[in-house]
Amino acid sequence: MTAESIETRGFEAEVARLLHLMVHSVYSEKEIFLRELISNASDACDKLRYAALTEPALTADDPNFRVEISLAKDARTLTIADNGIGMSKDELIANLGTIARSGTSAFVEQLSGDAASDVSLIGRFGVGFYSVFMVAEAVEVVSRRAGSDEAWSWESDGAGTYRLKPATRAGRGTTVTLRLREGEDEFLDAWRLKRIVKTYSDHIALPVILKAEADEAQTDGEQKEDETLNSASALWTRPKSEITAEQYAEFYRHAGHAADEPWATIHWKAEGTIEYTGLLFIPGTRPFDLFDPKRESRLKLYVRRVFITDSCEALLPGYLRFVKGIVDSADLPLNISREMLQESPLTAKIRSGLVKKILSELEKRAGDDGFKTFWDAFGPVLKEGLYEDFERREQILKLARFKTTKSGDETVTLAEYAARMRPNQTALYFITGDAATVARSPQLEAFKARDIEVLLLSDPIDDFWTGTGLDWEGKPFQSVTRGDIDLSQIPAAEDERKGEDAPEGAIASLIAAAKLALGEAVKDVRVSKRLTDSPVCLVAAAGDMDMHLARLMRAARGRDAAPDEARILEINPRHPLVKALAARAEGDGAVDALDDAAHLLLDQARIVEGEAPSDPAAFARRLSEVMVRAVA
Ligand SMILES: Nc1ncnc2c1ncn2[C@@H]1O[C@H](COP(=O)(O)OP(=O)(O)OP(=O)(O)O)[C@@H](O)[C@H]1O
Repeated sequence: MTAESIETRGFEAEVARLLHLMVHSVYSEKEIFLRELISNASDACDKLRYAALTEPALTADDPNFRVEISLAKDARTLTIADNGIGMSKDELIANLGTIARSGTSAFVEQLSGDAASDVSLIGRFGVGFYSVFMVAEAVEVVSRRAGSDEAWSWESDGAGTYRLKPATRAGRGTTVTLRLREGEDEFLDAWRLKRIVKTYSDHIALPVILKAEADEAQTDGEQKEDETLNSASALWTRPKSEITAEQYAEFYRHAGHAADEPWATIHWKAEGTIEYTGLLFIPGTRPFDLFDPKRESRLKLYVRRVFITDSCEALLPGYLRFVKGIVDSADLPLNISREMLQESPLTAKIRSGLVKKILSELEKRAGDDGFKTFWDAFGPVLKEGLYEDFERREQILKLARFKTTKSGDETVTLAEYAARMRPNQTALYFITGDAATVARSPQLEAFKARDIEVLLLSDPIDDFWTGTGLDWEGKPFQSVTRGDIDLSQIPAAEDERKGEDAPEGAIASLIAAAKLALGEAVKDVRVSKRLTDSPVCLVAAAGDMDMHLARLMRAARGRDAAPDEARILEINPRHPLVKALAARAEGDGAVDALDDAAHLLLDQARIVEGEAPSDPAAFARRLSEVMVRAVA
């Protein structure tokens, strides 16, 4: 081979950072590199099996998929070979030189430079192929794409660059050869390898074979014959009673590209009008891409054990996209295209079966202590179903948990909330806003005074589903920051009368002066039934968009998404400031004298609401002037 035919390329910067961590890693479970390689080999075989459905020639010469592991102690190499789909030169560059997976980018984004905390991330994310550099000082990947005669070699020591050159390979597939570092001899021990494969890869549906050692001078303990190390049958086809929790968990990590433990495992066979097997998992922790705008589910679809796709959106609704696992259908035709799948009535039936099963599993576990773990991680996504899935919204509402003005750090169900409703309470009251501050909103004051519990909603989706007319046992949801609220039928729990109201006439004058001063900046100025302690607050008119939702929309899509609408300024006639201003409002020249005060009240209400003053410079000037007068 000429020197020209060797091409040296640099890793993408993010890969280089990742590799640096791998090379210097002190991660205790280094053996996971083998799981990653076998997992990749198995995925490559799945892909080819699918491609061969339409192009049988691709596998005709070698129809038995397998993964082979071999050792060469003298050379200190460990080799993992598969006869899967293989990679072309371009694919080698794209897959093993850049960060192709969003999971890996999220991992790299979290790297802090602190070795100890960075290493702990390996366990949380799983880093795929690049984990080989935890144990190998050099790695060579030789790959030949199915259907091609060309093979390519990719080679690197993990330090900044890799080399590509033409190679030869007897058939299709990929061979990964690791030259192990000093001190990593355990991975040259056949017994140790067998244990690792059993632990992590038993569920792999094709045989993982340890090859007999080629070494002439065999001694006891060495591999004398080829040996299949795993059960080599699809895990989901085995009886539940024969599958251990650990095997389920390993399968979850493989199929779900996950690194944690599943929170729930649901394995069942649907029989009747349609037949399929589901093995689904609810993850134990929230994945980094849960709120990815694509809202894709990566459920793997098999047809009679042949992998078809992991991107069939029609299989699960977006609000269940956190569910991982596989579905194996007995009824879908093998040669179905991915496009036809999306449209197929069978897919729709399977989807409805999956949704039913998942929700009923959640119902079963709703009383468990661990439900909080689930809800904290996935509640905000499941609630999207309240907005999207009319048929199931009541079922989902029963599962939902809420923080309230009385729940402290706990959460409550709506049944619990309803049981604590005050006499004559006709609606379920809620406020949406930022989790850290919403509980302090002035609009809640009258509710607190009357001991009325209010749901504190701080997930973005809450602003949407609450506007869909959903009710709870005939009682509507009502925003405390919108429209008129009449609490007069509900007795005050504590003495609401902290002092007397300002005289009605004076209040009327103040309101008239404020309206004049503020003009178009407000929709109305009126006496508040919401406030007990604060002087003012803003509320949205009955038909207008809730203020929090408007803010969210502007943050997400820019100012034009929700124009800065005028709001209603409510004033508290019992507040000392309001009383003093009301007294002033009756005197001569009140309108001019109250101009600054009216603007300051409005800006104050805006700030408490989480908005900026509409004219920050004018706000600062007025505030300074008022302070000068107070100090002078
Ligand atoms: N043995 C192989 N045969 C064919 N392609 C492979 C093989 N190993 C890796 N690849 C390709 O390289 C890509 C990157 O592999 P890597 O292990 O880093 O991530 P992954 O397998 O996509 O994700 P995960 O680590 O979550 O399993 C794979 O998606 C695949 O396209």
